[in-house]
Amino acid sequence: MSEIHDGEHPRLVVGAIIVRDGLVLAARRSRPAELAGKYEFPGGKVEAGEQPEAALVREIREELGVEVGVDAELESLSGHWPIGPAMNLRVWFCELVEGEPAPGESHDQIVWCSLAALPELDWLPADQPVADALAALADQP
Ligand SMILES: Nc1nc2c([nH]c(=O)n2[C@H]2C[C@H](O)[C@@H](COP(=O)(O)OP(=O)(O)OP(=O)(O)O)O2)c(=O)[nH]1
Repeated sequence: MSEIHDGEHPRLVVGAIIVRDGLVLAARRSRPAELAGKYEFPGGKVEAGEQPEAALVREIREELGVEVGVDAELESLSGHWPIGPAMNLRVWFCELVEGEPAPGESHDQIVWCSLAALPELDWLPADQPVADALAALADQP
């Protein structure tokens, strides 16, 4: 699917910061081998012609088997969080609307983590600054 793509360049990847009871869901990737074992914000690539928020809802349904509502975006100063030359990441706060998240084929574990502890997880490189930004929110009154 993702080999044929006619949409945004660099390719846009969307991720969900799912918050419940003050804790954030982080998902540990099970594939591909070079990314396995690293934590990420669940989500995936936006398909051509798809709105980012709609892609996020779709990906979370596919990956975790739950429905989410998409709230505010956590923006970086440049408007996105760079993954590399070919991909950019954008992330949104999300709330669970229906279902209990469980790892599917893409992940082998999900954890609920306090904002302050997020930077200590073993993130994909692009996600570390996101985790740091979220932890900074914990310091605010
Ligand atoms: N989903 C997600 N991907 C991330 C994050 N951070 C990060 O660098 N990535 C990278 C990993 C992958 O190279 C790429 C997203 O690929 P993916 O495998 O999740 O996308 P997808 O579900 O649409 O899968 P596919 O159709 O390409 O198989 O972005 C993140 O927080 N969430």
